[in-house]
Amino acid sequence: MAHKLASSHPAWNKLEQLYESKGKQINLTKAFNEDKKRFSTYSQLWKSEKTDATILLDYSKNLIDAEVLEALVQLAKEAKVQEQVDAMFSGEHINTSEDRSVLHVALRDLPGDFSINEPGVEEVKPELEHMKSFSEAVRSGAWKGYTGKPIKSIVNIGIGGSDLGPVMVTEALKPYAKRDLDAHFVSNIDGTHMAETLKVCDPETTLFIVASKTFTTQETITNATTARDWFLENAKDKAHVAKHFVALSTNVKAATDFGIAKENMFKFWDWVGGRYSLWSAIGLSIALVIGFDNFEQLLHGAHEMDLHYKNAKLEENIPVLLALIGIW
Ligand SMILES: O=P(O)(O)OC[C@H]1O[C@@H](O)[C@H](O)[C@@H](O)[C@@H]1O
Repeated sequence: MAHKLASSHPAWNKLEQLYESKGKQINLTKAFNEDKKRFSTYSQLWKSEKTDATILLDYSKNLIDAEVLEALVQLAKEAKVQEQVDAMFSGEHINTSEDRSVLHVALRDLPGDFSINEPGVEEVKPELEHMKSFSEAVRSGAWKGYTGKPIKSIVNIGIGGSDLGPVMVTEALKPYAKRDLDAHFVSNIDGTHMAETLKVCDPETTLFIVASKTFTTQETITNATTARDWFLENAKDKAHVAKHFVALSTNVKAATDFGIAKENMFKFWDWVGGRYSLWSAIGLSIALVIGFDNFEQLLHGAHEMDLHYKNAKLEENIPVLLALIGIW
């Protein structure tokens, strides 16, 4: 599907005119005083159909009015947003720069609502099973380090999408965390980040998670090599690496060359963009910290929002409204 600049659509001109004629003078205090229903008009309560979760989207405090909102929705229509959404869910290559599908929604479609036909989608559930058995073994203490002790610290080594999503979710969901399992995230190429982390880790009880979609990212491979050298200085025998290093990657060959055992690899697919990868094997650190059952709940919640995004009309579509207001 050909992409056009948003500014090439007639609604863009309309929005520019609206901004000049009144948009830049919209005053919120005045708007609320003049319209007692402003909050209810420009807010939406989303309710889960599966749980008692709700999300209140309050966009009444943005500098918009009915005419601006109408023009924004018109822009979405002219840009064929709904058609693009459908194209994404059907596996079309909407990532035109890499000529790939964009199917992070398949990672959380556990009920199979979207019938996505793309190689790899059928591997999502077996990979989740692998994450479940591994994370439960580590959390319960059944997974032992090379001297027979249970794991006390995990160190996720990754950068960009292979770091930020898990960092954000483990912070946000801290109340669900297993408190006797320390989680560290090392992303910085500055050696201090890894050195300071290793100072508080014990090689006998530390698990390193090398998270890299490509497994060629310089920062990550450098940090992973530092971690492996540190580990081997203590453990001596390379055979022990299998108990302390796992890889999350689409590049099985490079992870094997690094020395990671096949059974310690958690894979995902090239249709998972870096910035959306926390829902894939990249989320292993999340499952370790909050438990696999909670990780699965996270996937279910995101899937419900995917259903809303796919099915709600543009005027009531929470992600679409947020994106449009972002443009304004
Ligand atoms: O997961 P990888 O392949 O190591 O890549 C890490 C990051 O590398 C960056 O260069 C990319 O801009 C990010 O999108 C990506 O998440």
